[in-house]
Amino acid sequence: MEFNLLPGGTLTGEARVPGDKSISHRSIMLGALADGTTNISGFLEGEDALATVAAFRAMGVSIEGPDDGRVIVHGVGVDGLKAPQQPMDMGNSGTSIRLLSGLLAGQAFSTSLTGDASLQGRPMGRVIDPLKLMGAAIEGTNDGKPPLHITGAQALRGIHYDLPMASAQVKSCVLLAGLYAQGRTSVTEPAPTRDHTERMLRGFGYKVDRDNGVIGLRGGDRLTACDIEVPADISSAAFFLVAASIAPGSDVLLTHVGINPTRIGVLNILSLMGADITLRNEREVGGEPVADIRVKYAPLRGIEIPEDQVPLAIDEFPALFIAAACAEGTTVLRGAEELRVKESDRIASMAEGLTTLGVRNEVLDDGIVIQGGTMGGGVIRTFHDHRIAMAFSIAALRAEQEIRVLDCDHVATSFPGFDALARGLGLQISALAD
Ligand SMILES: O=C(O)C1=C[C@@H](OP(=O)(O)O)[C@@H](O)[C@H](O)C1
Ligand SMILES: C=C(OP(=O)(O)O)C(=O)O
Repeated sequence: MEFNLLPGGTLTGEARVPGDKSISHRSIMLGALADGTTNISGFLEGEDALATVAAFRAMGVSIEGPDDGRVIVHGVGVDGLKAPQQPMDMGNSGTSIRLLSGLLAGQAFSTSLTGDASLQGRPMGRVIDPLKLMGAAIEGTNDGKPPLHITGAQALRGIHYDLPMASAQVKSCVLLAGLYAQGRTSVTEPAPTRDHTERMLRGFGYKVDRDNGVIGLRGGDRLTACDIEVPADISSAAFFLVAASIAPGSDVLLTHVGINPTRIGVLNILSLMGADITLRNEREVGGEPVADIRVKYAPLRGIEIPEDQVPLAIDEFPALFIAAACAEGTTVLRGAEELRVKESDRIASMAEGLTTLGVRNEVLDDGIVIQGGTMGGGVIRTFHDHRIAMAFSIAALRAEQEIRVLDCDHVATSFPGFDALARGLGLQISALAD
């Protein structure tokens, strides 16, 4: 499928984007390991979260739905998973393979985890290393890449691990293995990353402490089922936060969006650029803060993005690069080398597309410099990366000619129905079979 976009337009109206991907994954994982039944609402029916559902079904967990965002997980307890009959395919999902590798390292049975071409190119040494220190038997293929092979029935021991990079996936992997380890498992992060695992473990009655930046738990306790309401994904909302900010006359209300402080880098960065964003109706659902976000058009200016915001906005940079392309002046991003190991090398993928549209940019090892100005049109390659596809779709609002975005099937990994929702708000987008 490809997207065809006519230039120009204004975004208006109200929308609720699909459920948070990070929270959806974790709701299945912890629901499966809990004692009792977990009722989930607002679940993301995207391919990544569905890969996690399929994995737990393959390990004997009965899961009803998803049906209009509702999922019922019949927990089997921490010791109740069964050996899957075959290797488990995590599709495009880094979160699934990295969190599951921790959880599976502590099982009595052996497993293999694989994924699509993009996932098979992503580094897994970052989870293999700490898991081996805990006593796990886990091997990658081709230089620490998937498929991963995990030999079960290993006695895991708790460790303290200083994360070498700011990664919620690695943190979560180690903590989930820690559920099965003897004694205490703890981590320190070089910078705070999304804390959904810690929050949700507590929601399931599991004690997780945090002291002076050290996050820890003791193995051997049990989880108790609870109900989870998944907020709308701020990473999906980000495309409309930028879209409304760059398209003159726009005024959009995005409802029920998760505004966990470890996820709001996009709000902070856009505000520094001069965006007109206001939060309303702030409340807490199931241990996660949410709000309705109103965003209106405002002229943006280029900034040096504060490095402490990078982990808090890590998935939002493709959208933010489009904001930078429409801003007056220069935007500089540094300290974002992690962007190079996502579904694609997001610095290189975005730089290529920006250049196609005539936006001046300079690629750095750990970031990019983008010169704001006018945008032409053209044909954009997405490198099978959902966020690249959506970023260049919203760019059309300020482009002077048509934009064709190739290879958009992967949008369904995180944002099924993106084109219809965007069209409803005013983006002139059509999806064509390729
Ligand atoms: O833990 C999670 O749910 C995620 C963590 C981030 O990855 P890293 O841990 O690799 O930064 C993020 O990019 C990904 O989309 C989801
Ligand atoms: C990086 C992402 O996801 P994952 O690592 O789970 O594939 C993303 O959704 O932008």
